[in-house]
Amino acid sequence: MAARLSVNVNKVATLRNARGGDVPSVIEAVRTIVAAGAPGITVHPRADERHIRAADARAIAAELAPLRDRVEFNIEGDPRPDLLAMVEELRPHQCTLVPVRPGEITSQAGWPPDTSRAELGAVVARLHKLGVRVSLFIEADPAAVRWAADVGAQRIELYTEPYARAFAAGAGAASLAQFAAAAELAHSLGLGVNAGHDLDLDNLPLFSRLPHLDEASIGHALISHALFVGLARAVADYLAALAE
Ligand SMILES: CC(=O)[C@@H](O)[C@H](O)COP(=O)(O)O
Ligand SMILES: NCC(=O)COP(=O)(O)O
Repeated sequence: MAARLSVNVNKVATLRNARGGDVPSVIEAVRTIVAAGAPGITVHPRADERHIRAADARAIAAELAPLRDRVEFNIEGDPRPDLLAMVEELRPHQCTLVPVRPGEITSQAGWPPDTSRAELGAVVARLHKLGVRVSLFIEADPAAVRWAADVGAQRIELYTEPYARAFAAGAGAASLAQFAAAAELAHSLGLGVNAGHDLDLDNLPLFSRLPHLDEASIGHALISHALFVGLARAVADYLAALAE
Protein backbone atom coordinates (compact mmCIF):
# COMPACT_ATOMS: atom_id res chain seq x y z
CA MET A 1 0.00 0.00 0.00
CA ALA A 2 1.40 3.43 -0.94
CA ALA A 3 2.49 5.78 1.82
CA ARG A 4 0.11 8.58 2.69
CA LEU A 5 0.82 12.00 1.20
CA SER A 6 0.55 14.85 3.70
CA VAL A 7 0.66 18.20 1.92
CA ASN A 8 2.43 20.97 3.83
CA VAL A 9 0.63 24.26 3.13
CA ASN A 10 3.22 26.58 4.70
CA LYS A 11 4.05 28.16 1.36
CA VAL A 12 0.46 29.05 0.57
CA ALA A 13 0.60 31.16 3.74
CA THR A 14 3.96 32.59 2.67
CA LEU A 15 2.36 33.94 -0.52
CA ARG A 16 -0.69 35.19 1.38
CA ASN A 17 1.40 37.03 3.96
CA ALA A 18 3.41 38.74 1.23
CA ARG A 19 0.50 41.14 0.62
CA GLY A 20 -1.09 41.14 4.07
CA GLY A 21 -4.60 40.07 3.06
CA ASP A 22 -6.25 36.64 2.74
CA VAL A 23 -5.32 35.82 -0.84
CA PRO A 24 -4.48 33.03 -1.58
CA SER A 25 -6.69 31.46 1.06
CA VAL A 26 -5.05 28.67 3.04
CA ILE A 27 -8.46 27.10 3.65
CA GLU A 28 -9.32 27.16 -0.06
CA ALA A 29 -5.99 25.44 -0.67
CA VAL A 30 -6.78 22.79 1.96
CA ARG A 31 -10.18 22.17 0.37
CA THR A 32 -8.60 21.79 -3.07
CA ILE A 33 -5.89 19.46 -1.76
CA VAL A 34 -8.38 17.24 0.06
CA ALA A 35 -10.75 17.19 -2.92
CA ALA A 36 -7.80 16.10 -5.08
CA GLY A 37 -7.37 13.04 -2.87
CA ALA A 38 -4.53 13.87 -0.46
CA PRO A 39 -5.17 12.10 2.86
CA GLY A 40 -3.11 14.50 4.95
CA ILE A 41 -2.43 18.16 5.66
CA THR A 42 0.71 19.37 7.43
CA VAL A 43 1.56 22.78 8.85
CA HIS A 44 4.69 24.00 10.58
CA PRO A 45 3.62 27.10 12.54
CA ARG A 46 6.93 28.73 13.41
CA ALA A 47 7.35 31.08 16.37
CA ASP A 48 7.81 34.09 14.08
CA GLU A 49 4.61 33.23 12.15
CA ARG A 50 6.49 33.88 8.91
CA HIS A 51 3.87 31.75 7.14
CA ILE A 52 1.36 29.58 9.03
CA ARG A 53 -0.20 31.47 11.93
CA ALA A 54 -2.00 30.05 14.96
CA ALA A 55 -5.25 31.26 13.41
CA ASP A 56 -4.50 29.19 10.30
CA ALA A 57 -3.96 26.06 12.37
CA ARG A 58 -7.27 26.63 14.16
CA ALA A 59 -9.11 27.20 10.87
CA ILE A 60 -7.59 24.07 9.30
CA ALA A 61 -8.48 21.98 12.35
CA ALA A 62 -12.08 23.19 12.09
CA GLU A 63 -12.13 22.52 8.33
CA LEU A 64 -10.82 18.97 8.76
CA ALA A 65 -12.87 18.06 11.83
CA PRO A 66 -15.76 16.52 9.81
CA LEU A 67 -13.22 14.54 7.76
CA ARG A 68 -11.26 13.22 10.75
CA ASP A 69 -11.59 9.57 9.74
CA ARG A 70 -10.03 10.06 6.30
CA VAL A 71 -7.83 13.15 6.37
CA GLU A 72 -5.05 13.44 8.93
CA PHE A 73 -3.83 16.73 10.37
CA ASN A 74 -0.15 16.93 11.29
CA ILE A 75 1.25 19.91 13.21
CA GLU A 76 5.03 20.18 13.10
CA GLY A 77 7.22 22.36 15.26
CA ASP A 78 9.59 22.79 18.16
CA PRO A 79 8.20 21.96 21.61
CA ARG A 80 7.76 25.59 22.63
CA PRO A 81 4.92 26.39 25.06
CA ASP A 82 2.61 28.07 22.55
CA LEU A 83 2.94 25.22 20.06
CA LEU A 84 2.21 22.60 22.73
CA ALA A 85 -0.79 24.64 23.86
CA MET A 86 -1.98 24.74 20.22
CA VAL A 87 -1.65 20.95 19.94
CA GLU A 88 -3.50 20.52 23.24
CA GLU A 89 -6.30 22.80 21.97
CA LEU A 90 -6.60 21.37 18.43
CA ARG A 91 -5.77 17.67 19.06
CA PRO A 92 -4.37 16.93 15.56
CA HIS A 93 -3.87 13.26 14.61
CA GLN A 94 -0.14 13.80 14.81
CA CYS A 95 2.42 16.22 16.18
CA THR A 96 5.89 16.07 14.67
CA LEU A 97 8.46 17.54 17.03
CA VAL A 98 11.22 19.28 15.10
CA PRO A 99 14.38 20.96 16.43
CA VAL A 100 14.53 24.61 15.37
CA ARG A 101 17.70 26.69 15.30
CA PRO A 102 17.37 30.46 15.80
CA GLY A 103 17.39 32.25 12.46
CA GLU A 104 17.08 29.12 10.30
CA ILE A 105 15.57 29.62 6.85
CA THR A 106 14.14 26.10 7.02
CA SER A 107 14.70 22.88 8.91
CA GLN A 108 18.35 21.92 8.67
CA ALA A 109 18.69 18.83 10.87
CA GLY A 110 16.89 16.28 12.97
CA TRP A 111 17.08 15.81 16.73
CA PRO A 112 20.61 14.91 17.87
CA PRO A 113 20.56 11.49 19.62
CA ASP A 114 22.18 13.08 22.69
CA THR A 115 19.10 15.26 23.26
CA SER A 116 17.78 14.89 26.81
CA ARG A 117 15.44 11.90 26.88
CA ALA A 118 13.86 13.06 30.14
CA GLU A 119 12.85 16.52 28.91
CA LEU A 120 11.49 15.52 25.50
CA GLY A 121 10.08 12.28 26.90
CA ALA A 122 7.85 14.28 29.22
CA VAL A 123 6.52 16.27 26.25
CA VAL A 124 5.92 13.08 24.25
CA ALA A 125 4.07 11.49 27.18
CA ARG A 126 1.92 14.63 27.60
CA LEU A 127 0.88 14.57 23.93
CA HIS A 128 0.26 10.81 23.91
CA LYS A 129 -2.04 11.31 26.91
CA LEU A 130 -4.05 13.71 24.73
CA GLY A 131 -4.41 11.01 22.10
CA VAL A 132 -1.99 12.71 19.70
CA ARG A 133 0.46 10.49 17.81
CA VAL A 134 3.99 11.85 18.25
CA SER A 135 6.64 11.68 15.54
CA LEU A 136 10.22 12.83 16.06
CA PHE A 137 12.14 14.48 13.21
CA ILE A 138 15.52 12.74 12.95
CA GLU A 139 18.40 11.94 10.62
CA ALA A 140 18.64 8.49 9.00
CA ASP A 141 21.02 7.42 11.75
CA PRO A 142 20.58 4.21 13.80
CA ALA A 143 21.55 6.04 17.01
CA ALA A 144 18.82 8.62 16.36
CA VAL A 145 16.26 5.88 15.64
CA ARG A 146 17.08 4.13 18.92
CA TRP A 147 16.94 7.47 20.75
CA ALA A 148 13.46 8.17 19.33
CA ALA A 149 12.23 4.77 20.53
CA ASP A 150 13.74 5.39 23.98
CA VAL A 151 12.01 8.78 24.19
CA GLY A 152 8.66 7.04 23.58
CA ALA A 153 7.73 8.30 20.13
CA GLN A 154 5.23 6.33 18.05
CA ARG A 155 6.84 7.38 14.78
CA ILE A 156 9.96 8.95 13.37
CA GLU A 157 10.09 11.41 10.50
CA LEU A 158 13.25 10.88 8.48
CA TYR A 159 14.79 14.22 7.42
CA THR A 160 15.21 13.70 3.68
CA GLU A 161 17.25 16.73 2.61
CA PRO A 162 20.44 14.61 2.62
CA TYR A 163 18.69 12.11 0.34
CA ALA A 164 17.50 14.89 -1.98
CA ARG A 165 21.03 16.28 -2.15
CA ALA A 166 22.49 12.83 -2.85
CA PHE A 167 19.86 12.14 -5.50
CA ALA A 168 20.71 15.39 -7.28
CA ALA A 169 24.37 14.32 -7.25
CA GLY A 170 23.54 10.94 -8.80
CA ALA A 171 23.92 9.01 -5.55
CA GLY A 172 20.24 8.53 -4.70
CA ALA A 173 20.36 4.73 -4.55
CA ALA A 174 23.22 4.72 -2.04
CA SER A 175 21.45 7.28 0.11
CA LEU A 176 18.20 5.34 -0.09
CA ALA A 177 20.02 2.27 1.23
CA GLN A 178 21.03 4.26 4.33
CA PHE A 179 17.47 5.47 4.80
CA ALA A 180 16.14 1.93 4.29
CA ALA A 181 18.41 0.62 7.07
CA ALA A 182 17.06 3.31 9.40
CA ALA A 183 13.48 2.45 8.38
CA GLU A 184 14.03 -1.26 8.97
CA LEU A 185 15.50 -0.56 12.42
CA ALA A 186 12.58 1.74 13.26
CA HIS A 187 10.11 -0.95 12.20
CA SER A 188 11.89 -3.56 14.29
CA LEU A 189 11.56 -1.23 17.29
CA GLY A 190 7.83 -0.75 16.69
CA LEU A 191 8.13 2.76 15.29
CA GLY A 192 6.15 4.03 12.31
CA VAL A 193 8.14 5.73 9.54
CA ASN A 194 7.37 9.16 8.10
CA ALA A 195 9.68 11.21 5.88
CA GLY A 196 9.96 14.75 4.58
CA HIS A 197 11.93 17.79 3.44
CA ASP A 198 13.02 18.60 -0.11
CA LEU A 199 11.15 15.68 -1.63
CA ASP A 200 10.03 16.46 -5.18
CA LEU A 201 8.73 14.82 -8.35
CA ASP A 202 12.24 13.88 -9.45
CA ASN A 203 13.43 12.18 -6.26
CA LEU A 204 10.13 10.88 -4.88
CA PRO A 205 9.59 7.83 -7.16
CA LEU A 206 12.84 6.26 -5.96
CA PHE A 207 12.27 7.29 -2.35
CA SER A 208 8.77 5.80 -2.40
CA ARG A 209 10.45 2.37 -2.43
CA LEU A 210 11.54 2.91 1.18
CA PRO A 211 10.39 -0.06 3.26
CA HIS A 212 7.71 0.63 5.91
CA LEU A 213 7.09 4.21 4.71
CA ASP A 214 3.82 5.37 6.31
CA GLU A 215 3.72 9.04 5.28
CA ALA A 216 5.61 11.59 3.22
CA SER A 217 5.02 15.25 4.08
CA ILE A 218 5.74 17.48 1.12
CA GLY A 219 5.28 21.22 0.76
CA HIS A 220 7.76 23.49 -0.94
CA ALA A 221 8.19 21.54 -4.19
CA LEU A 222 4.51 20.59 -4.47
CA ILE A 223 3.22 24.15 -3.99
CA SER A 224 5.89 25.39 -6.41
CA HIS A 225 4.73 22.80 -8.97
CA ALA A 226 1.16 23.98 -8.45
CA LEU A 227 2.10 27.48 -9.60
CA PHE A 228 2.55 25.99 -13.08
CA VAL A 229 0.01 23.16 -13.27
CA GLY A 230 -2.62 24.07 -10.66
CA LEU A 231 -2.99 22.67 -7.15
CA ALA A 232 -5.32 19.76 -7.91
CA ARG A 233 -3.04 18.51 -10.69
CA ALA A 234 0.03 18.98 -8.47
CA VAL A 235 -1.54 16.81 -5.78
CA ALA A 236 -2.44 14.17 -8.37
CA ASP A 237 1.13 14.20 -9.69
CA TYR A 238 2.55 13.68 -6.18
CA LEU A 239 0.06 10.95 -5.34
CA ALA A 240 1.13 9.16 -8.52
CA ALA A 241 4.84 9.61 -7.78
CA LEU A 242 4.38 8.25 -4.25
CA ALA A 243 2.54 5.22 -5.60
CA GLU A 244 5.22 4.31 -8.17
C1 LIG B 1 10.23 19.71 9.31
C2 LIG B 1 10.30 20.09 7.90
O1 LIG B 1 11.16 19.68 7.18
C3 LIG B 1 9.34 21.07 7.36
O2 LIG B 1 8.24 21.26 8.19
C4 LIG B 1 10.07 22.38 7.19
O3 LIG B 1 10.52 22.77 8.45
C5 LIG B 1 9.14 23.36 6.57
O4 LIG B 1 9.46 24.61 7.10
P1 LIG B 1 9.43 25.86 6.10
O5 LIG B 1 8.16 25.71 5.28
O6 LIG B 1 9.41 27.05 7.02
O7 LIG B 1 10.65 25.72 5.24
N1 LIG C 1 8.10 17.55 7.18
C1 LIG C 1 8.47 18.04 5.87
C2 LIG C 1 7.40 18.96 5.39
O1 LIG C 1 6.38 19.10 6.02
C3 LIG C 1 7.59 19.69 4.11
O2 LIG C 1 8.94 19.90 3.79
P1 LIG C 1 9.21 20.55 2.34
O3 LIG C 1 8.59 19.62 1.32
O4 LIG C 1 8.54 21.91 2.34
O5 LIG C 1 10.71 20.63 2.21
